[in-house]
Amino acid sequence: MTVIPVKRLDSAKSRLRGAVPPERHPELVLAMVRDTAAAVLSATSVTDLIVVTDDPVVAEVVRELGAEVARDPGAGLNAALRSGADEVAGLSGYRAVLTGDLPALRPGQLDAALADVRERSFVPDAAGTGTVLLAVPPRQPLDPRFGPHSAAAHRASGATPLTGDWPGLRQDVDTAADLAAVLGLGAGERTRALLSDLGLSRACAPAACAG
Ligand SMILES: Nc1nc2c(ncn2[C@@H]2O[C@H](COP(=O)(O)OP(=O)(O)OP(=O)(O)O)[C@@H](O)[C@H]2O)c(=O)[nH]1
Ligand SMILES: C=C(OP(=O)(O)O)C(=O)O
Repeated sequence: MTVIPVKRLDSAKSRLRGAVPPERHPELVLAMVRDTAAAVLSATSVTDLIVVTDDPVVAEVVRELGAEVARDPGAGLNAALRSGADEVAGLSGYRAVLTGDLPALRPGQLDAALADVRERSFVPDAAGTGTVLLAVPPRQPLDPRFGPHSAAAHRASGATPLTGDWPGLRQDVDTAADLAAVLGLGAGERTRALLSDLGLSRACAPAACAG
């Protein structure tokens, strides 16, 4: 079982604000969520996806893709993840949680990372400081430590870092510079279409992306 948490579109990805015109910001966040969810659902090793969100637009879009939607308990990211992975999915199987900002994710890279999970494990983000994926074997609570410096927090909590060659999985999008990086890697269909519509479809310097 796989879980993606998504904040309400009006408050999500605040550090990315300014990368596209303000009125298109929610659309960009939604496009990245859609590309992430579509790649997850295309992975051979993924049977089910739960999206934890209170946003009705996100809920509708991911349901259309085939995901289940779970209520956000409203107590922050780690509470949303515990709820999705330990309560809604339940402890009986393997569970993996991913952030919803991975528009360059390739299904094969997710399959390869999940194949390496033998114990509670995490995949650090491209910068090495954050986390893009945390996975646990059956009967183990998720015990998520997402947030600032979460790679160090997950390591300190006993989780094993998985550091394969999975550039699309590891490239989360927090800033305009990250958006340039996913364009370089090859963003998913929706993110690419939106950026193309804005004249930002080619890999560009962060300043050009932001401008
Ligand atoms: N359901 C849920 N998802 C969350 C919550 N906080 C963050 N997320 C999601 O968790 C993932 C990773 O979060 P961040 O990269 O910190 O995203 P963010 O909080 O939207 O970004 P900033 O505003 O720039 O800090 C994204 O998919 C977010 O939408 C929350 O309270 N509830
Ligand atoms: C919540 C996280 O995302 P970021 O730090 O990329 O915002 C995290 O890496 O734990």
